[in-house]
Amino acid sequence: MKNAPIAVLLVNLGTPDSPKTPDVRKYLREFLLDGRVIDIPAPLRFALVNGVIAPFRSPKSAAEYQKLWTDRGSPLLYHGVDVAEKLQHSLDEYSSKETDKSKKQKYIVRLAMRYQSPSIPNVLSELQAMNPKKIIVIPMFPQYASASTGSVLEKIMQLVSKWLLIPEVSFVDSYPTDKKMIQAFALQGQELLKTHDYDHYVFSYHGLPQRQLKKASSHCKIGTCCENFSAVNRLCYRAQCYETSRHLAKELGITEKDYTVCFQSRLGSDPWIPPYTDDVIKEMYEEGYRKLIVFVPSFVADCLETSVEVAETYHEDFLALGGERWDMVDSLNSHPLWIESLEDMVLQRS
Ligand SMILES: C=CC1=C(C)c2cc3[nH]c(cc4nc(cc5[nH]c(cc1n2)c(C)c5CCC(=O)O)C(CCC(=O)O)=C4C)c(C)c3C=C
Ligand SMILES: [Fe+2]
Repeated sequence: MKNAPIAVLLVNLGTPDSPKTPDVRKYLREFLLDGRVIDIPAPLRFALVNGVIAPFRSPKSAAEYQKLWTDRGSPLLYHGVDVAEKLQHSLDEYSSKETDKSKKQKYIVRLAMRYQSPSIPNVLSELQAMNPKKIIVIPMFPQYASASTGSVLEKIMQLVSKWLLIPEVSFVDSYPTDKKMIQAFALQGQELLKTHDYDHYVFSYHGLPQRQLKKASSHCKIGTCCENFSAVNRLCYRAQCYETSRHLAKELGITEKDYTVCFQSRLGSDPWIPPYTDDVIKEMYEEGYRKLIVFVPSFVADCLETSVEVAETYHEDFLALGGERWDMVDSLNSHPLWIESLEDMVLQRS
């Protein structure tokens, strides 16, 4: 019998099909109507998204998407396409080294998005038709959150559970301290670190409503409990972000006093996890820091939240206060070590 393939499904959040307001509205509606993203009772969520967020935020977000749109579309999408192609190539090369034909393993790598396209249902149908012996799902989120990873895994479980022939499915829940990924983030900063002197490092992560962490664990105090990373808080988003930071700091050769962790992208008036990046910018300035280097370790690809929010908006805010440098380090995009890190995740599960 010919060896059945192993399917590798990389899943990121998703992005609009175009930077035009109707497409951004369609994207925001699909995304924000997900009960894991805005985790309030459904009627309230519908009213909030359809009555307030979609009508008012779509034109504003569309203008921001227009700034980063390229011939290849949205960066979140084209970086994902590049990563999938490069991972396919690495796995093909790995397989080609196997001389025993009966042990040669074929891999099929595909990219899907949780919202909009390429959609999880379409990509999963394509994989189903190839009759894989296993599906390895890797969400493109190093740190676990119910709103991101949880939503991706739930969607895939829902769809695959309806199949008549269900193959083995292996889910990666998170990889906040993956060695090669951490090294890749640090290496992305080397160019800037070689050319400029900085007086402090900022690690800015995507934020989350505090409520989502409290709901997920009775242990969570949204505070010093993140200082220790253990079996109790191993899937806590904030604790994972602090653990990523400790590993990244070690890789960069800096100490605890050299960096500050913060959380960006707040939406709405409910409390999100502290400290907020926009508050930290002011505190940094008041503490006398003028030259900041900023890493964005919850994003594996550059996107609206990095290229516009961090590299433009926060940059302008810091300079307006009198700061001299606010330099964002590119995300992993298709860095060779990131591809190796993904390849390791696949081979460990094959
Ligand atoms: C309640 C709102 C939101 C939660 C919770 C949330 C969690 C969350 N998001 C990401 C990753 C990304 N988010 C991106 C964009 C984005 N996020 C929100 C809101 C919440 N995110 C909005 C409204 C938007 C759209 C843009 C805007 O209008 O500001 C992106 C970028 C997408 C792109 O097209 O470039 C990413 C990536 C994670 C990892 C996460 C949970 C930790
Ligand atoms: Fe988000």
